[in-house]
Order: sequence, then C-alpha cells, then structure tokens
Amino acid sequence: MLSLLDLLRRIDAGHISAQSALSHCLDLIEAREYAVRAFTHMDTHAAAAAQGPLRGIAIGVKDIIDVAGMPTGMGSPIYRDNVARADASITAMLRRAGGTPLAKTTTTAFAFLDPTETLNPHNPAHTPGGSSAGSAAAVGAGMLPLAIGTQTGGSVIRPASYCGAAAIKPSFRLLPTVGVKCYSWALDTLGLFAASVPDLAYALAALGERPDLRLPDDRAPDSAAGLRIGLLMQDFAGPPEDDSAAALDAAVKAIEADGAQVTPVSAPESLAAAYNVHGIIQDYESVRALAWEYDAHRDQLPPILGETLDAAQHVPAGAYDEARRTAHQARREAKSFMRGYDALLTFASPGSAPEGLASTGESRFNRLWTLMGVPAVNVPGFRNAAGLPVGVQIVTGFGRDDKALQVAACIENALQKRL
Ligand SMILES: NC(=O)CC(=O)O
Repeated sequence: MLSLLDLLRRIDAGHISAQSALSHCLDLIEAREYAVRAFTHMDTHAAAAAQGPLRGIAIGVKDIIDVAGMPTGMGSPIYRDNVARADASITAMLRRAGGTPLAKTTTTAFAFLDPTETLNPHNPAHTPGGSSAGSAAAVGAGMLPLAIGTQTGGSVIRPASYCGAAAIKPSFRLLPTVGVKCYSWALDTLGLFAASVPDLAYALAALGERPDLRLPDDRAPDSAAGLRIGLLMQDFAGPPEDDSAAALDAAVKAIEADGAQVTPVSAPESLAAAYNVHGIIQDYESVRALAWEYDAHRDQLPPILGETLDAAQHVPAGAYDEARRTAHQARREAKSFMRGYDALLTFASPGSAPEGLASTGESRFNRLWTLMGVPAVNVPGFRNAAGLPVGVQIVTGFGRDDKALQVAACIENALQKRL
C-alpha cells in the first residue's frame, strides 16, 4: 500500500515534489481503478500545496462529504448533478493542513447497506464492504495514501478489515461532521483510512489538530511490555466466522510474544443492552435525517434502505428516549470497565469479505463502539488461506485515541514480525 509517511519523507528529502506525489497517485489510479471502481469523481488537475503536514498527500473523500465544486452524489440518483457549493468542515481542514481532496470515493446510498459497484482490491469476486467502500478499497489497493469515511454502524472498521487498510473511527465528534450528509446525528462519526497505523496516527494528528496523537518517531513502540489488554469476544453480537477467530488468535499470540499481558474479559450487562438498542436510535434518527428523501423520492431509494425506512417510521419516540437512556448508562459503565486496561482487543468484522456484491457484510462487532462514542481502530496484517485480509479491532475509552493508536501500532508491528 501507499504510505503517506513515506511520501512525506521523500518530499522532505527533495527526492520528489509535492506535485509529483499527487501525480504518482493519479498514475496508480490510472493503472488500478478499472479493477476496483473506488471513485465517483476525480480532480485530474489538482494542485498540491507546498506547505502543511499533509502537503502533497492526495486524499479520497467519501461521497456523502462535500468538496466545493465537486459533485456529492450520496450514492443515489436523487443527488445526480448535485455539486457542492462549499467544502465540508473536514474538507476545509484537510486543505488547511496542506492536503489535496483529489477524488470522491464510492459510498452506499446515504451510507447505509445497499452495495456499491466497488470491488475488493484483493479479490474482485468479493465485496470491499461498506458503507465507506471506495475509501477502504482505494487505500487497500494502494491508489491513495489517505481516505476519509464515516461510520454509523461499522462503515469504517468493517471495510478496512475486508480491504487490509488501517483505519480509525475516532472518539465521537473529534472530527466535525458539518457538511456531511447525516444518517443518524447520535452515531455518525468521521473516520480515516491509511496504509498503516503510524500513517493513520500522523493523519489524525494533522486533521484533528492534536499533535499528541502522532506516534513517537512515527513508528510503533519497540515493545508491548507492560501493555494490559482485555480480550473481548462480544458474545452478545454472536459468534465470529473462522477467519476472524484465527485473526484474533494470531494477534493475541503476537502481542503476548512482544510482552503484553492479555486477559479475557466479559463486558458489563449494560453494554450488551446498549448493543441491542443501537438499531432503535439509528432507525428513529434516520427517518428524520432522510425525511425529504423518503417523502419526496421514496421510489428512488434502493431496496435495503427503502424497506428499513418503511419499518423505521413506526419507532415510537418513547422507545427512542428509552434507548438513549440505556446508551447513556452503558457509556458510564464502559468508562469504569475499560479503566483496568490499556485497550480492548476484539473482532473487527464477522470474517473476511463476503463473496459477491450482494452484501457489504455486518456491523455486529462494530456498532456498540460507535454508539459508545469510543475510539476503534482496525489493525491489518492477517490474511486468510485465500489471501483475503481480516483485521482485528482495538477499542479504548472515550478521548483515549492516542492509546488506541499506540496499542494498535504494537499489534500491527507484532503481527508483521510473525506473519
Ligand atoms: N453507515 C454504517 O456504518 C452502516 C454500516 O455498518 O454499513
């Protein structure tokens, strides 16, 4: 894959210019896009900034996020020819950091579950996942060093697991969602995809204006000694498939060999209760966030989204309010539960990428952490027997994005040494 840190080192050393770094990405896209179909729009005349921590870095932007002058298609014919007048906040922030929004990446319709045309870069017979399909696939294919996605259920971590990209769904509202099409205002969270965890940490530090998120020397710590990791099976979310079980087992063995202490843990009942109410909150809010599209263009909504919104019309306000109380209680208990560990280690997806494009997979190992608003990181590195990537997921407490990235880097490094 294409490391943004490597590109920046080459720019700093004068081996390449910022503009040639952009051109390099356009060449890679030219060579690989036909087999992946990750993009909806490309700015082939983009000019690189000369300054800023992301100078020369081409960035893919999920097509529910506005980039001024580019179409924001939402993955729907309803928004055909809808050209954004202004940048979303995150787009303006990436430009301030010197980054270049080079392309819009495919999204499922309104970031829900109906599949896109995008193909898994490791095997075109498999889905790349969703809803941030194009962002995960573009980074996984080595066409871009950085891409932006969103997660309401599992739309950052799951496709990253399927496409072999490092990715973070940061603490809730660490990045602003102004100018991002809303599906659920209590859940929607911006996330990032990059080639490795150090790349991811560097990018989040730059976009989040939080230098402390960068890893020391932009690399994983030399040892995992002293790390206390809680191993969580998330039994309330059902069993994993063999590939995810194998990936988690490999990660545990690798990080223990590097000195970490891994302890099996069970989540408090309140977390299982919160898991069960994620859908109520998501459904109640989506009916209102997409009220115009539903009322004025129901016939143009794709099957899964249309049927979900049909059913969601009947979620009573009282059930929504009770679900929010359940989530609030779980957040309080999650804080004390996680206090005893540097991070939780769990499944990133049910298994490797499903065959075919009919499904983008399931968010069952992701949605609780989206609702809790805590950082979640996909750690790439494991491949199944057929060569398909399967990630593992690191979760930490709210506001501990730095710790999530540090532990994830340790696991990524430990896996690289042993796989
Ligand atoms: N937007 C989402 O997170 C939905 C999904 O998990 O695919």
